[in-house]
Amino acid sequence: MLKQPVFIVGPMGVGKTTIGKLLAAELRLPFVDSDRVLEERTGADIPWIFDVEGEQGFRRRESAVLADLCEDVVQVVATGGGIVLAPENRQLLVSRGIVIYLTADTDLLVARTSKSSNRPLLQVDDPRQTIERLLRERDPLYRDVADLTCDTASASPRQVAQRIARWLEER
Ligand SMILES: Nc1ncnc2c1ncn2[C@@H]1O[C@H](COP(=O)(O)OP(=O)(O)OP(=O)(O)O)[C@@H](O)[C@H]1O
Ligand SMILES: O=C(O)C1=C[C@@H](O)[C@@H](O)[C@H](O)C1
Ligand SMILES: [Mg+2]
Repeated sequence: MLKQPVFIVGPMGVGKTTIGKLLAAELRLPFVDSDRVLEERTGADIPWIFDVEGEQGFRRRESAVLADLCEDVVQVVATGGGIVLAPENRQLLVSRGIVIYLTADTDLLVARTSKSSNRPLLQVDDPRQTIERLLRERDPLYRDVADLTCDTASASPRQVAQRIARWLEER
């Protein structure tokens, strides 16, 4: 039986929210998305927070939300793509939960993020270049905190969720 929260980390568009919801259903646990919790608490959406408070303001709010989500509730948490940037966040993830890193190649991430405009960091002329840069910078950080790395390229969200659930049950 799980005694800690399960944190899903990875780049924008990799499927943290989609797969996290399915995983929570598999495990019969609650599901939360740290980006949604942050928006609800602030009473504003992420693009607005980036506009008004800058990325720095957003990161401060994100760390506060993560600290609360590390309290003792056993649940599945889809995190924001940049959650691993702050060392204190990485420390919390590692010490308080089980961390799953979802991966996909750049082409897939470009395709999966192309449909919505709610990701301020990708509102640029060349989102592909930004996705490549963020992956380069963040992949070592995601790997640093991960207990399990799971590729999402060649399986449906449900198959990925089932694979993670099996791994959690066997560990
Ligand atoms: N394994 C998969 N195969 C195909 N499509 C997928 C897969 N996982 C997710 N998708 C699709 O990719 C898109 C992005 O997924 P999702 O919003 O869950 O990503 P995210 O990691 O939560 O992104 P963000 O960090 O921006 O919140 C969605 O349209 C989803 O249906
Ligand atoms: O990768 C990132 O830095 C972000 C990812 C999203 O989940 C949001 O947390 C926000 O758009 C920033
Ligand atoms: Mg998401």
